[in-house]
Amino acid sequence: MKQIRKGLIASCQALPGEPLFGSDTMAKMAKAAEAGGAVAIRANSAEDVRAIKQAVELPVIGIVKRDYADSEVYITPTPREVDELIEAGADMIAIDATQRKRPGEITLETMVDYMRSLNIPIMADISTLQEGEYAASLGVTCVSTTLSGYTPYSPNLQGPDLELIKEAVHKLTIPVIAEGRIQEPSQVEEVLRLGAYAVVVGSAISRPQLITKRFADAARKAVILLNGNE
Ligand SMILES: CC(=O)N[C@H](C=O)[C@@H](O)[C@H](O)[C@H](O)COP(=O)(O)O
Repeated sequence: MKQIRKGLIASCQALPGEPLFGSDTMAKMAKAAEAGGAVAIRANSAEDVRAIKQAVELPVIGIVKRDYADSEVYITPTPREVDELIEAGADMIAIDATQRKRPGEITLETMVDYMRSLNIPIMADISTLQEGEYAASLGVTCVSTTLSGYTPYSPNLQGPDLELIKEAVHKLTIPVIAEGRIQEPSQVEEVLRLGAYAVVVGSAISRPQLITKRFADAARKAVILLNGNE
């Protein structure tokens, strides 16, 4: 935790079907993020974590996104994914810390107990303050606002959930990481000013198709405006 304090964590993820999918590419992306000053990397899948650990000196926060038929929870839903990430060398593991139903009989409580018994630091991905309070009471290491906007009962915002960050910083005694839809350096400054312990930026750094889209959309908008002025 000391290593990531007040720093930028680069989330380097590409799912199957995305142009940059593949561990070699994600390892290069992580190297670029390290060169740019990131203090840690957040990565998806044991393969990517392994490749990134070899490529950079930085701590790696691992997740496994996996769909199960009987659950909406897809970020590290079960102990199986925890085992894969530990084997791959993850320094911390992020899990869905909502109270939604997990696969089979697994609960958030059994996940946290299992991970604590293995002494692996836990980042609890939350979508509401109440989830943060509950996760903290179970003994997680930190919370991250990852899931705000991605559960049916959390607000759907364009940018980061500043309200959640502010409230969580105020109410919790464990570190609060700001994550989700942070697009601009000024937003990094803003969430740190609100008391975030560290900041995770993903798409704005490591999804070039989305980065390109912002610029291409701006070009299209400009053309429409200019034509209108003719
Ligand atoms: C909701 C969900 O599944 N979030 C994932 C969690 O790891 C990633 O797809 C995001 O890229 C990451 O949270 C960073 O957020 P943003 O890409 O907005 O900077």
